[in-house]
Amino acid sequence: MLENLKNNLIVSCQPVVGGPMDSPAIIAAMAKASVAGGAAGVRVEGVANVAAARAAVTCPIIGIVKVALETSAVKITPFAQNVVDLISAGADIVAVDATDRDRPETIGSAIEITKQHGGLFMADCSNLKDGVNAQRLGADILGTTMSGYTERTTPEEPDLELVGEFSRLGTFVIAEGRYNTPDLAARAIRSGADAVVVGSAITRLEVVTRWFRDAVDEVGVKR
Ligand SMILES: CC(=O)N[C@H](C=O)[C@@H](O)[C@H](O)[C@H](O)COP(=O)(O)O
Repeated sequence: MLENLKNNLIVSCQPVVGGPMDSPAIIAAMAKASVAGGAAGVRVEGVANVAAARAAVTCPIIGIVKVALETSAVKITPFAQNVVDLISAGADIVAVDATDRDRPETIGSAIEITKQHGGLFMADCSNLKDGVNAQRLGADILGTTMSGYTERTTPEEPDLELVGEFSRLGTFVIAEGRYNTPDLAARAIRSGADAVVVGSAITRLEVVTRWFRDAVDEVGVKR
């Protein structure tokens, strides 16, 4: 599984929530189009969306569920039941928030349940400490997904430094978060990532449109 992802691109097929692209059929089409364009894997949020993508593509699927909790800032796959549901829907890899913030269930229990159900575990980390902890607990993949998202402000650039730090730990590394250009994706691999996830720049039409719109507005000519 990881061999197929090595030195490759993974496309996160997560539309803007509640937007016009937010439907399982469109997400399945996004997954198919990503594979047609050369992606070796896809990342998909939501059990119904994973099931739709599974019916459309044969490549590895990283599944997540985002849950808004009142009692915890952790959103990405907080419960063991989410892991079971994602694997039943066809996810090969389950990604889980692996930051050290308060959470309803432990990272260790999520890893255990993932392995019991034959999945691979991706730890969505925010810093080196999270990665070292997840590796110790038995994570199969360390992702930089949460870097910049546990603080009040999010930098514009991706965290290539963390990619370099993770690459020295010896566990499979996925660079994720703000790889918004082909050059940045290439730099992720050059910095030691085994694979790179690109999301918004490929599959969030509204976000990409806004980048172009802002650039046009910045010219400062009145309409
Ligand atoms: C922090 C968080 O919740 N990240 C989420 C994780 O699945 C997604 O919203 C991101 O789109 C994904 O990580 C890909 O990143 P980008 O869209 O920057 O290429």
